[in-house]
Amino acid sequence: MAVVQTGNGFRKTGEGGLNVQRTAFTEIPMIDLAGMMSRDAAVRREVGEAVRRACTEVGFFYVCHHGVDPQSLARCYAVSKAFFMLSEAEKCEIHIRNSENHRGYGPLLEENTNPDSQGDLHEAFDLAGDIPQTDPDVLAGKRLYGPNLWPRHPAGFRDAVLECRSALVGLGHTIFRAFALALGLEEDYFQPLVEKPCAHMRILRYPPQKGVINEKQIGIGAHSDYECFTILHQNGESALQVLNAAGTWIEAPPIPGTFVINVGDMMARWTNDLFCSTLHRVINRSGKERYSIPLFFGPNFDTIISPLPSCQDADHPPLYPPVKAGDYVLSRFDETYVYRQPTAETV
Ligand SMILES: O=C(O)CCC(=O)C(=O)O
Ligand SMILES: [Fe+2]
Repeated sequence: MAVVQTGNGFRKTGEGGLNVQRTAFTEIPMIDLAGMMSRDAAVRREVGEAVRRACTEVGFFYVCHHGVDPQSLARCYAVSKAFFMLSEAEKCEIHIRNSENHRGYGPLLEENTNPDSQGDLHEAFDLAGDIPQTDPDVLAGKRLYGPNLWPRHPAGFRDAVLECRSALVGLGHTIFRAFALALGLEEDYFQPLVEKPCAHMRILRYPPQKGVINEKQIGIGAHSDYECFTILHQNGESALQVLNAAGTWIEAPPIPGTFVINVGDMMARWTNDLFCSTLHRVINRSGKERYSIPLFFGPNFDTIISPLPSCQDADHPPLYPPVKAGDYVLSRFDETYVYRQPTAETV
């Protein structure tokens, strides 16, 4: 067992709520989501049971038969590669610091996911639902909602990226249904809480790392994700590693036709640590550039996240005070991104 730092504080890797045991897994489980489309509630509950095991013991799982069209991912990667090949000056026209709601381009090393590190070796394009400035939630200053920043090139970028995002959001709704079943709740328990989800997507490009690797500067430093769960597509190269309960890094290679799903810190809080937000990191030793697309799925901005009644009992009182979902994510962005740090003049 190792002691690790997550966004929810320090934690022993083998410890869970309600007597669950985190395991020294050596492989990430695979869950077939076809059962979620079944008309038979017992078949859907079986999927929920598998999800419960994966989320309590590992915090990560693959899904297959998820219904996302591979063509929509392929189109998104094609325009993204063309975007990242633009000059730095052109990409920086939509630098994320120009956005009031965390959208746009983030250059290499302008993020530091692990506070002990010296910057992450990837560049990124961040987007979420394209919500106009006139929307009441945007006007009310809920700064996870708002418009995206779009580059001038390449042609077709916006349509391909938005199409891919809406396919991933659709999958996210299925996963929330499976989570409800996993937690012994009504299958549509989360539905009203995710009608206007804060579902933030990134397109990441990792340059290869050669020679002796400085552990403090890797693709993404060891971290746990912020939202309820992440849907991750990896294109080609194996570089993602996941920390098991024994403190060993386990590879999570891309498997064609699948996504990796992992529990985020918000879901760990919501489930009173029954579900585990497992640490992971990226080191791209493949010798080639690597692309991935994560979608971080959080609920409606105003949702109050406080441990669910089904995840506490007399021996397991609530571990976390209530937080507003949107405020929680914004506070985690503040810790991670260079552009959100106070400048010398303002401190
Ligand atoms: O690129 C990957 O494989 C993982 C990315 C990741 O962990 C993140 O963006 O939080
Ligand atoms: Fe992550």
